[in-house]
Amino acid sequence: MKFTKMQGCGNDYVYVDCTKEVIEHIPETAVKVSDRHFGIGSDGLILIKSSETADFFMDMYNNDGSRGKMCGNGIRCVAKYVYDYGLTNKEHLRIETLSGIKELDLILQDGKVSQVTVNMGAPILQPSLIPVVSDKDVLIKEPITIDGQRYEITCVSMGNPHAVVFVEDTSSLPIEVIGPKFENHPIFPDRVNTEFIQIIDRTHIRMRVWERGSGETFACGTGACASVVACVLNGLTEPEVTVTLLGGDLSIRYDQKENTIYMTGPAVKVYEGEIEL
Ligand SMILES: N[C@@H](CCC[C@H](N)C(=O)O)C(=O)O
Repeated sequence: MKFTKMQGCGNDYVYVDCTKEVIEHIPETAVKVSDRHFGIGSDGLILIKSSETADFFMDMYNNDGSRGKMCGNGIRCVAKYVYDYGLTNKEHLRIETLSGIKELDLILQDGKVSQVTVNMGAPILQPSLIPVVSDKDVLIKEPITIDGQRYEITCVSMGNPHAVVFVEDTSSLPIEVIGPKFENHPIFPDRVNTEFIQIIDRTHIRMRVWERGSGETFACGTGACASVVACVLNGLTEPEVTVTLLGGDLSIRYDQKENTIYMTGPAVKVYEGEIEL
């Protein structure tokens, strides 16, 4: 199987052009290629397919083989892939995902894609649609007990489920211990991605993330968008924020009039190769 390894803020995936390659047993392949000792090493697998309703279809899998509905860092890399490999010459792209069609604009440097802006759509706050079990209309600063300790979560879907937790300091967080407990808490029937947010000032936040199906990653694009929505709902930041992640910065703008979130960030090719499956 021919592949390209790419990363956006250190959130790395193996990308395969499925307009040319056929992959069987996709969840098993995702687990195999993602292994950092016996495989290529990545947070998961992203398949680029043709689409009947958009320019391309992004099909993403976490490193445990589970399928994700949307991936913010991944979709920027898909845009770079299809442009740089000559699958399209469009600088404005429409990419279909399991959570709908996203519109993207490429930012070019020396003829290659360096940054991409994505219209990430509207945040979803209704608990049943996130999904999170609750009889409330929205979950803002909702108490939850993890390992006997009380936290407060603000729940947002960006096409995939997120719980946002505000903390004093992200660097001292026992994320390996508490991350899986949030992920598998019974109030989240489909598990959850959890963002831990430290407010630096009203236009700058620091974030660490525990992703459902992949563990701690260096960045999560949908998570950064969900976190800025949570910051605004809690009155903690302006709607335009720089999110500093372990692997770099994302610029997030929550346009409240349009009820739409725009994400701008890097997309980088690491290398390409071939693997025997
Ligand atoms: N890293 C991604 C999100 C990937 C999917 C997520 N783990 C899920 O299962 O919902 C991003 O950049 O958004």
